[in-house]
Amino acid sequence: MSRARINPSILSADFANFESEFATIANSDLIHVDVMDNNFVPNLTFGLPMVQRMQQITPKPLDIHLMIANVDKWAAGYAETGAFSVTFHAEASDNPVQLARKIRAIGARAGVAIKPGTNVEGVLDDLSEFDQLLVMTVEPGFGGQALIEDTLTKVSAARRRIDQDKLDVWLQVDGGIDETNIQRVAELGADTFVAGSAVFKSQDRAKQIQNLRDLAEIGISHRH
Ligand SMILES: O=C(CO)[C@@H](O)[C@H](O)COP(=O)(O)O
Ligand SMILES: [Fe+2]
Repeated sequence: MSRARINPSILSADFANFESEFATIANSDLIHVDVMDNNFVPNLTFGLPMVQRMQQITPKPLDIHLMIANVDKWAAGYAETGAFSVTFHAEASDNPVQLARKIRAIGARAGVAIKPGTNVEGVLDDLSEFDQLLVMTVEPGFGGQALIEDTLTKVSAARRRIDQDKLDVWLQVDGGIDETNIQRVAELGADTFVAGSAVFKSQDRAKQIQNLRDLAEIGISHRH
C-alpha cells in the first residue's frame, strides 16, 4: 500500500448497482461507506444488512464511516461484518475510548471522527486508543460540498501530535477533497483521503484515483 491512501466514498455511486460501481474503483486503497441515520445527520443511506452484503462483493477492504446516533450500541455490529475499519463520531458516543476498545477487540481498526465545529484537542490525548482520526472537512451528511478551510488547522495540529508522540494513527480527511486541494491537505498532514464526487463524477475513475494519490504523495513529500 502506498503512503497516501485514496478511499472513494460510495455516497456518490449508483445505489442500485454497487457491484459494478465497486469494480470501477478497484485501484483504490479502501472503499469508504457512509452510514447515515437521518438522526445524527439530516440524511439517510443504509444500515447493517447492506454493509453485510457489500462485504461479500467488495474488491477492497471497507472503511465504514458511521454518522449515526446511539453509536455505542450499533458500532460493534459493523465491526462484526469483517469491515477493515469502523469510524464513529466522538459527538455520538458516551465513551469513545471504551467503544474503540470494543471495535478493536472484534478485530477491526477503530476510528474516531470529529465534525467541523468540534475541537480536536478533546481527542488528541486519547489518540493512542485509535487507529484513525477522521477530521471532517465538511458538515457530515451530504457529498459534493466545498471543503471548509478552517478545519485544516485541526489537520496540522493532529499531525504534530501524531509525529511528536510517534503514534501509528492514520489521519483521514473527508469532504470536498479533489485534485485542486489534495496536495495542500497532504502537506498539512493528512495521509488518508476520502473522495466522493471527485472520483465518481470523473470520466475515468481509476485514472482519477491514481491522479489524486500522486498529488497527495507530492504533498506528503513536501512536509517539513
Ligand atoms: O461523509 C461524507 C459526507 O458526510 C463523505 O464521505 C462524502 O460522501 C464525501 O463526498 P465528497 O465531498 O468527496 O463529494
Ligand atoms: Fe464519509
